[in-house]
Amino acid sequence: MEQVAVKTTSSSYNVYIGPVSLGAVKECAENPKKILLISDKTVYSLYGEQVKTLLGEIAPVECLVVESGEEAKSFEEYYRILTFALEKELDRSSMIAALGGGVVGDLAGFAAATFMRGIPFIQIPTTLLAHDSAVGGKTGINHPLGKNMIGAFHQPAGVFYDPQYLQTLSGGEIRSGMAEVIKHAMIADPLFLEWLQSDSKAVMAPDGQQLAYMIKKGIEIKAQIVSQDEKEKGIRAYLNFGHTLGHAIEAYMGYGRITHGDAVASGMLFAAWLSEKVLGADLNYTRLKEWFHSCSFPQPLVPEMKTEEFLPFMLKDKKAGAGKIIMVLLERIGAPVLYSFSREELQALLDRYRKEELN
Ligand SMILES: NC(=O)c1ccc[n+]([C@@H]2O[C@H](COP(=O)([O-])OP(=O)(O)OC[C@H]3O[C@@H](n4cnc5c(N)ncnc54)[C@H](O)[C@@H]3O)[C@@H](O)[C@H]2O)c1
Ligand SMILES: O=C(O)C(=O)C[C@@H](O)[C@H](O)[C@H](O)COP(=O)(O)O
Ligand SMILES: [Zn+2]
Repeated sequence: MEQVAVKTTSSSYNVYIGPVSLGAVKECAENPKKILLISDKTVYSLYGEQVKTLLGEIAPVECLVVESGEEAKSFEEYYRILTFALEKELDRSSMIAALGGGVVGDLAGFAAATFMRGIPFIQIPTTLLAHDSAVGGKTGINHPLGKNMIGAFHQPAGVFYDPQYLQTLSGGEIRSGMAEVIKHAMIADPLFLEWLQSDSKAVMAPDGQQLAYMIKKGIEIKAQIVSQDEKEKGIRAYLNFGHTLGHAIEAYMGYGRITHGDAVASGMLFAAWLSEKVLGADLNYTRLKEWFHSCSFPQPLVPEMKTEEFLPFMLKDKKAGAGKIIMVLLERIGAPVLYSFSREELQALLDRYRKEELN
């Protein structure tokens, strides 16, 4: 079994890549007296009973199933989890297990972070995207005015990632996760990006071996950054490459109307274009855009949207402040920097981008 260690200021844990091992769960979970298994409808119907039986060997398991998709990262589902946990008499000796993609992980993790001021939780990721979301301890829910606006840093006690689960994912969900794989490569590893670009089949329809390689690479890059900056005081913000626009697109279009990865892909293209315009970077935007297109990502979405309607969402980004919008740009592949724009500057650049893309 492959293993990646995450060592943050608040805690250390392992990401296990391979079949879920009961021994490893037991070890990290410190003998919980009760387990609340949280999953979504789709994932529970595929893997819920199997995981419930497995965890049942550690402690009695209660199950709560939420709706599938981004809409579940809501106050309503969060409240439902807390009510359920209270009704089932969970206490500080209990543990939450999140079985699903980034939505279940973020939601269940936030419930774990806040229930009785914090109880342990483990992540059992089932999407490719969750190689990112299950690691690093960002948990939370959405607000209509902004993505992930309510949340907490709460590290999992362990992450148990069985790539076998990914076999039932749709092509669109593989692509969404691939956007975060590409993000990790773009901010930290030029050779990894070259490898991805050299084989479009590996990106469009990866085989098991290719998936396992990408997952491990992505997790290692993320673990490296999070281990140095758990609470995003500095370099962790690089993991937000493509997200200032990406999150604005998700909130503007309505949560669940576009996958997180497709929105981030559009955000990464805009950030790459900006990097060329304001930093003079040589990222070959046109080639990058063609590659994204060949991988079936949507064409840049900005030209289709009303700047005045989605710019306010960019201004509310968690990295923004004092009227400035901070974006992650690239001096070159593997060399991210933070760059600050005024609203007016960004508006002008968005208009220019739109014009260039429409031509
Ligand atoms: N906390 C973080 O650091 C972090 C990082 C990246 C993304 N995120 C968040 O993650 C969320 C997106 O996560 P996601 O893309 O995993 O979405 P998701 O959890 O909604 O899963 C996508 C869809 O695939 C289905 N699904 C999940 N696993 C499946 C499987 N094995 N087989 C078949 N269907 C399956 C789900 O039911 C859902 O409909 C966003 O809310 C994003 O903001 C968080
Ligand atoms: O872990 C991080 O840090 C990230 O930024 C990873 C992102 O891929 C992820 O989408 C995260 O949820 C974004 O966080 P936010 O603080 O911008 O909401
Ligand atoms: Zn993301």
